[in-house]
Amino acid sequence: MKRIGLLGCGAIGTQIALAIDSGRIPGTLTHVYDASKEKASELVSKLNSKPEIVENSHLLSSHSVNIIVEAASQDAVKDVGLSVLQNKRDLMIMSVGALLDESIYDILSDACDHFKKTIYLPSGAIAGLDGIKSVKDELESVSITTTKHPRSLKGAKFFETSQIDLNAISSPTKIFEGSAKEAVSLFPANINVAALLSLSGIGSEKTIVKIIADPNTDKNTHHIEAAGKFGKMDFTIENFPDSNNPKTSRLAILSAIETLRKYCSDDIQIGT
Ligand SMILES: NC(=O)C1=CN([C@@H]2O[C@H](COP(=O)(O)OP(=O)(O)OC[C@H]3O[C@@H](n4cnc5c(N)ncnc54)[C@H](O)[C@@H]3O)[C@@H](O)[C@H]2O)C=CC1
Ligand SMILES: O=C([O-])CC(=O)C(=O)O
Repeated sequence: MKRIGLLGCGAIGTQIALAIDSGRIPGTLTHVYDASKEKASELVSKLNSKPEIVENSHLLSSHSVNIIVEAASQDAVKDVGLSVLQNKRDLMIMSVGALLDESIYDILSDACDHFKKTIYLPSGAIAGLDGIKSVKDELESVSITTTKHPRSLKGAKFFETSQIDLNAISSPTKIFEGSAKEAVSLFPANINVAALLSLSGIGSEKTIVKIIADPNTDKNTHHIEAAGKFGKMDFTIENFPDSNNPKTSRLAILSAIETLRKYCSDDIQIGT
């Protein structure tokens, strides 16, 4: 059985751990870490099979595990990504926005090659990346319009310099339009999906992101449009937010669980 280390015990990390504990993911959760000790202890208290809580994130991959699952933050990826691969562990990343920093991407990609290890990026809160990857060389334009309730956007770095007051928004309002590269740095906990789309398609400078704050919605909606020599693609994903973290969609959690289930299973692989 594959041995798993978990970095981040919040909304996604907790559901992954419960899926391992219930047998839905056929692996063993051996070690966990969260910058908040309380979060780590709270998670462990919910599990029948108790993993060890390690003292810092670097210790996770020094133990005998096959994969480290990151469900923490872009900073966590930048901090430990390389050491995980150097310790010859695979890595699954949810805070994909970290990879739009080219130096981080290049370091991690070279390390995968050098240490013969793999980084897994689940499709997260969107669908359609199989199609986007297949038509990559024929793509001319890609955009994603993300609509969330203002409470799901609170705390983003964008608001440190913007005059927009989320509490004053009373109808659907476009608060941002720009490249995926800018979006991921200004909304690090909201738009990792734009990083996934960029890495699968035409890159983070050319992928256009619009963010809409809608006080009347109870969903996190991602509308993706792609066009090129192959034809056109158009996907709308209407996600219910997670009950513990309204920034994060239920689909992001289920996609992480499915990616890890596949990693831990010898099975028929479906899809591109
Ligand atoms: N790829 C995708 O489609 C999606 C990605 N995400 C990203 O996945 C990550 C996890 O999401 P959630 O579980 O919903 O967040 P959360 O906020 O519920 O949990 C994150 C946990 O990680 C911990 N943490 C943060 N930085 C850390 C660090 N440097 N070292 C150790 N622990 C750290 C926090 O204390 C917290 O307990 C976030 O970065 C989020 O933006 C979220 C939704 C979709
Ligand atoms: O869960 C979502 O809908 C999207 C999200 O937070 C992200 O991409 O970071």
